[in-house]
Amino acid sequence: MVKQTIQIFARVKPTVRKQQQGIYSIDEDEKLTPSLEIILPRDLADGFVNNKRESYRFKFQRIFDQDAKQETIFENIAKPVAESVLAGYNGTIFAYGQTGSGKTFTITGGAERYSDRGIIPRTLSYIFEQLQKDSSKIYTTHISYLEIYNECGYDLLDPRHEASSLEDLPKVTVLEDPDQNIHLKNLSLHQAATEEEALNLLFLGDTNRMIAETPMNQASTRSHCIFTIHLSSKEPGSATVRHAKLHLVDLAGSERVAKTGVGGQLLTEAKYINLSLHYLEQVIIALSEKHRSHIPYRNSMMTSVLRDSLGGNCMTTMIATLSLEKRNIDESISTCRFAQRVALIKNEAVLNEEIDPKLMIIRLQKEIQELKDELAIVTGEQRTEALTEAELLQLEKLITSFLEDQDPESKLEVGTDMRKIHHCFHYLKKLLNDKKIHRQSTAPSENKDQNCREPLKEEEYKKLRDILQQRDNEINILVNMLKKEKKKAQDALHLSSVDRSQLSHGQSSPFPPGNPDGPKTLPFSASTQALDSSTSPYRSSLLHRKTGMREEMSLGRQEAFEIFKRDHADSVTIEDNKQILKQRFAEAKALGESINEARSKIGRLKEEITQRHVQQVALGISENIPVPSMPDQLEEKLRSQLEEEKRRYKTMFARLKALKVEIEHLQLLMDKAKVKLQKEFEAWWAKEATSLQQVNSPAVTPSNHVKPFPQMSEAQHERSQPLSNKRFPVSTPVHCGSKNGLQRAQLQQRSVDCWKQLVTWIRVGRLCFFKDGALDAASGAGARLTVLSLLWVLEPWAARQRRVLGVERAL
Ligand SMILES: Nc1ncnc2c1ncn2[C@@H]1O[C@H](COP(=O)(O)OP(=O)(O)OP(=O)(O)O)[C@@H](O)[C@H]1O
Repeated sequence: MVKQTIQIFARVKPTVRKQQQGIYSIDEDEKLTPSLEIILPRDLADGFVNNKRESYRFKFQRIFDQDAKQETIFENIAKPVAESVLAGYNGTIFAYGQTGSGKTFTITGGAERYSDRGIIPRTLSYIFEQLQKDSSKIYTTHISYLEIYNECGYDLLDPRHEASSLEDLPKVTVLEDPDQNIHLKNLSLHQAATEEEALNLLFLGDTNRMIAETPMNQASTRSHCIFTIHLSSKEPGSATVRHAKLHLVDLAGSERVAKTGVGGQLLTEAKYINLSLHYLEQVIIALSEKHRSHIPYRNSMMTSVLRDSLGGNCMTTMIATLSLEKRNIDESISTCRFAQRVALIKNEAVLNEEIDPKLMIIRLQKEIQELKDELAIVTGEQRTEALTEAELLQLEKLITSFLEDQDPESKLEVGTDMRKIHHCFHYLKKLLNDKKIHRQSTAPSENKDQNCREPLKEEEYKKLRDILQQRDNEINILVNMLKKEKKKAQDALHLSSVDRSQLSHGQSSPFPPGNPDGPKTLPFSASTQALDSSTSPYRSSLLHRKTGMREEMSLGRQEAFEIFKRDHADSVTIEDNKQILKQRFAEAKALGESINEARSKIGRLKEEITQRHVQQVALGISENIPVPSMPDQLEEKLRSQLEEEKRRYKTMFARLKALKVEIEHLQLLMDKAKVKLQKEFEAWWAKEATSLQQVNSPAVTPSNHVKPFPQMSEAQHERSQPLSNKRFPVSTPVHCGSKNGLQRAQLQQRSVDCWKQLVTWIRVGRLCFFKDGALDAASGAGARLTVLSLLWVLEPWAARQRRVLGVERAL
């Protein structure tokens, strides 16, 4: 058992403006327990009526300042926890802090750069690397991903998610067994045999979460997410299995209700916006107080799920994420205070071991066989040798005394030895027959005496028959048990193999599995063509499912999407990542070729060495001289070349492996960005279509109705305005919301004219001509956008018209 208090770390998010410095300081001098001092700016401190303190000091295990890299966070915080999970202990890492303080960045990572990978992907990478290295145990890894929103649990990996929205799926519920163990109903567990499979699950969960998010449900801020890695390990042949769970938790933003700003309630404890966090605090307070017997875990789903992590069987770590800007000072102090309480909680982690159910079945089967053997011995089934004279004599004495016993309840006790029972029967039969013969030859006066003995014998027979029946039943029960256990074992084996094959189905990596220890495998030869596709079939099919609307897009919508994409704030990141990905692919391709070359060279060198050896032996035989025991100079040279080539091969292989991970991660980031883009486009499109339709209805005055693309960065927006003034002479007033009434009226008139024209064209089935003609005649993107605006306005109407006029084919 390992007793440990919850470890607390602080991470300060980089501030946008550097002048924020001076609000806090980190004292690293106190080597063992560094402290963070938050200094209240004078204007804030003056606002206090009751509290004149101007600075607050908090102790943490370690404090990571603004420049801390994700790598450092992983090495110092997550790696030790991952190591204890690998050793068989439960672990939890949770990030706590106000909205925007960097919880998701720390736990999952940033969506832009590979180096921004957070704790989850890095931990997965580390765990799978360790599992590969350790051949002394058999490991099984499963993943689950739970979201708690408004006290309801959702399975982010529910396969039915594709067909229905998260809210429509069965809710995850907490069940508690008599030993107070928590079980989560409706939370699916997915086996992940490789890092890639696990990352795909993370990606799937994140995408499902993003898709489910609506403006009304800002899930990422208000929900808690628990990504859990379930690890089982067992030594080959051993019946003991170790189970460990690692929860990686991204909590909701910890804002409080009564944030009234300067003065007033500033820095006083107030209720959380999120009820679950309120209950979490209640649990933390109860645990940090000595002599509290009742801990209110059951009050909320989150505290129930994290019960073991808080004061239970777990190595737990908290990361307090801080956004130390002036406006956030009260929230930052609350976060630190919360952390100080958490640090008082003591956990007791134990190794979670149990007997493997499969081995248990084998053991039971063995036991049943032993029992059956024993039973057979007891019942005499397997005894073939005859009873000895002495045994027979003793048995006959027993029968005689039994027969002579006047007590009707008396029993003939011969045990369960079938030989003895059979002998009793024979003996009694003989007696009976003898008696019959005797009766026939003697006086009828004896009849009376015989009659009173008859029922006694019947009873004995019955009893012996019962005993036999009882034994038969016992044997049957045992045989049935054995059959059932056998069937269960077979079913379990079958299930696990189906499970594995289903999970591995459809998931392919652009890299074939390679063996870095030897050049036997072809590390890259088959991968070249796979490198050309940017996503694995698994991810791309998922992407299609998630963004399926794309394929059904009309031409106008597709064009709008292209423009939307081009002007989106994320487009730069996507483009950057695309370039990096291209570079990495090119590097991987080149590396793959070099590896193949090295492999061939190694083969050639080996062949040359063997040939040289054969030559030496042949020379020795032909010239009758002994074969030298040491290799000659040439062979020596060849050998050192071989060693050098092997080293080169290994280095390149290691680099290729690292590249593989990086490429996969970049692909995931890009896929995620694509889903996000598509989702935002759909929302924007729907909004614009509605507002533009309103514009065209005479009751509504059109003004400012087409908003700029929502994700356009400020800088991009600023840049785009003067440009659009130049490039979009007609559509400018629409897009920039000019107040120029004349221009607007002209535009309206023009729109109406175009609309009328379009209606005519649609009627004669020549919309294609309109599109092509307009695009050909118009110069540049400005005109294109004008046409697009019209198409967006008219699209819903045009769709109806197309149906009515049956001009689908022409379009
Ligand atoms: N250490 C950091 N370095 C660089 N960028 C960061 C860092 N921490 C956070 N960010 C950036 O700040 C923004 C907000 O961070 P993040 O989404 O992680 O906050 P959060 O605490 O999870 O918020 P929420 O409660 O809404 O989920 C993101 O754009 C993120 O990339």
